[in-house]
Amino acid sequence: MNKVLSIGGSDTSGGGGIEADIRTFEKYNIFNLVAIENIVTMAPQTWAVTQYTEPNDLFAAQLQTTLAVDLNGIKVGMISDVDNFNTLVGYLESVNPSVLLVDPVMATKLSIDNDRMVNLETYKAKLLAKADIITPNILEAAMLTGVESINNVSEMKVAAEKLSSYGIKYVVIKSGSRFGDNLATDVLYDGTTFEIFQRESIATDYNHGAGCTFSAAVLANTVKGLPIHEAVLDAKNFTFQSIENAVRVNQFVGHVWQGENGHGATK
Ligand SMILES: Nc1ncnc2c1ncn2[C@@H]1O[C@H](COP(=O)(O)OP(=O)(O)O)[C@@H](O)[C@H]1O
Ligand SMILES: Cc1ncc(COP(=O)(O)O)c(C=O)c1O
Repeated sequence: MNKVLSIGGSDTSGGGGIEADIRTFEKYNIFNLVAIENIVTMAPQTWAVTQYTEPNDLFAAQLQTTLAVDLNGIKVGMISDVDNFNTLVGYLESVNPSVLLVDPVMATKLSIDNDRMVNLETYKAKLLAKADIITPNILEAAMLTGVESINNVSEMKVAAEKLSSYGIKYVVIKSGSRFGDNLATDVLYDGTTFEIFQRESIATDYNHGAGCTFSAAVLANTVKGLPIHEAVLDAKNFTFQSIENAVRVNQFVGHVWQGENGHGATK
């Protein structure tokens, strides 16, 4: 059975991060290990988010655990802390995974204050450049390429080219519903050719966890041997269905649902 490692944050409310990864990998029949770098919690009255970074020795011990397992791929999500980042980089250099997907989770649907994050240039040079696949949304792609904003498909393509020049094999940039044109557009660039994936944008705020679900599905498909085009297409459809099946968690938030028996909650 294929085994992957999911490294990132745990979302106590169950929507994004490691929790979305676990549900997604299970749907793809892939076994996953976890290394939790941070935990986010929410204030029950306001839903204000607090991020707790795992102590470095605990994070390192989780990564060490995985050295006893043959992994078919690694996914990296939200990393909150400089020391943990350096530990992660050392770990990736030592294991040299066959597929490394980095979802550069920096601009999420939650607002998280963080002044312990590694600076962007280091992030790009030491982590992003090692990735086989990256899956930023347009806000993250803008941050990573140093432009103010990305407003249309041609600007997505420019950003994808720039990110690809760091030596990344496959760049996937996601607009989600941010263009306000009723289309959710993803651009895939393989260093030579662009492919555009579009579906209608579902009118909902209940899409927390969509990005993690999408990137976990891309990794799952790649590990199973699908060519990148099919891996992305299937992941997009899987995520679309998970958004359609979203679960209302409370008055503040609704999360995507990867399981059967859709709930179909929208706000
Ligand atoms: N409202 C929506 N309707 C349809 N597809 C969506 C919607 N929001 C996001 N997606 C799709 O879900 C996937 C994850 O994108 P997105 O939510 O933008 O990522 P992130 O969580 O990193 O911001 C992409 O394939 C994107 O196009
Ligand atoms: C720990 C963690 N990682 C990643 C994410 C990103 O979630 P999304 O898939 O909505 O971008 C979140 C958002 O809730 C999170 O809490």
